[in-house]
Amino acid sequence: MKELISCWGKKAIGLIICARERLDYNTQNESSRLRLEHENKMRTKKYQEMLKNRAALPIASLRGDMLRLLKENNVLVVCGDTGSGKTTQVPQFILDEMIESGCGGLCNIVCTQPRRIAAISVAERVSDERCEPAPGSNGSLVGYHVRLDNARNENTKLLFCTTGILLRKIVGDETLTGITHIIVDEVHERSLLGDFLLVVLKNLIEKRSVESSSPLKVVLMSATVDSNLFSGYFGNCPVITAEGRMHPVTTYFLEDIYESTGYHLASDSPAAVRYEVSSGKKVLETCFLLY
Ligand SMILES: Nc1ncnc2c1ncn2[C@@H]1O[C@H](COP(=O)(O)OP(=O)(O)OP(=O)(O)O)[C@@H](O)[C@H]1O
Repeated sequence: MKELISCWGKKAIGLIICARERLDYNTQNESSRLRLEHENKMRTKKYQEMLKNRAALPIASLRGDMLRLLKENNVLVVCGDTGSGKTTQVPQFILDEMIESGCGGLCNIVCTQPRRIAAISVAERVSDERCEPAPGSNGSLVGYHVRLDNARNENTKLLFCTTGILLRKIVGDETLTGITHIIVDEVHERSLLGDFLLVVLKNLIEKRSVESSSPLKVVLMSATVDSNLFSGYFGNCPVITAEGRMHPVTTYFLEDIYESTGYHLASDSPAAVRYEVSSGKKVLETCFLLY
């Protein structure tokens, strides 16, 4: 009986090793396929045009430093004004770097957004920028998951979801097995769920770095100067800041705008008031109702 058990034990171990080798083999195959597809896509005109626009965003100049700091640290704070490109670019920097270095098969990035609508629209924008079909469809590496709506498949490598959805995932799998990166966007908004997620992530980072062969990498993205507060909470992790993009601003009175656009109120508009004058003629006076 002892021999039988030991024989089954050996078989089971053999099966586990086989399954792991198969997994490695599949991951390697997937990584090679993703790299090839990425290289082909980079040659297309549409992708190059998109890349040109993306390269003009302030965050683009930080790509190299950001990826290096993320390699050296488990947590990184990325700070930048609205429109600097944090939300759309940072997840793609990580995804592209993993694909280009032949690790695309392992890549599993989750980017949280405080609102459902933002999660969906950013996923759509990122798919567009990558010249991929709609999130969650065949051939797209991007997906989203919000309450009551879900667009992702087994090939999704970059998932945009709400904070609540990620917390739910953690309830089902405390170590978030297989997830390589978590990007928490708009951390400065400070909500109950958002702050709770940071507490959970802090513990999870420690747990993963001790128990697992693959540490969890976390990027916190903030639009304000609060970044040092978050860095302090995560053991003074590095902070990287993107310059804002300043546009010239000129102040006009509303009347000047109407004049410069050549806009005239229709005579039957409720904003047009008619006066009877002594001559009996009707004169139209236009009132711009400013609220
Ligand atoms: N849906 C879209 N359609 C067209 N252009 C877009 C769209 N979403 C983003 N962009 C472009 O990408 C740029 C960067 O947007 P992104 O959301 O990444 O910036 P951000 O720094 O994260 O700003 P915020 O803090 O407001 O989210 C925008 O300035 C805009 O030019």
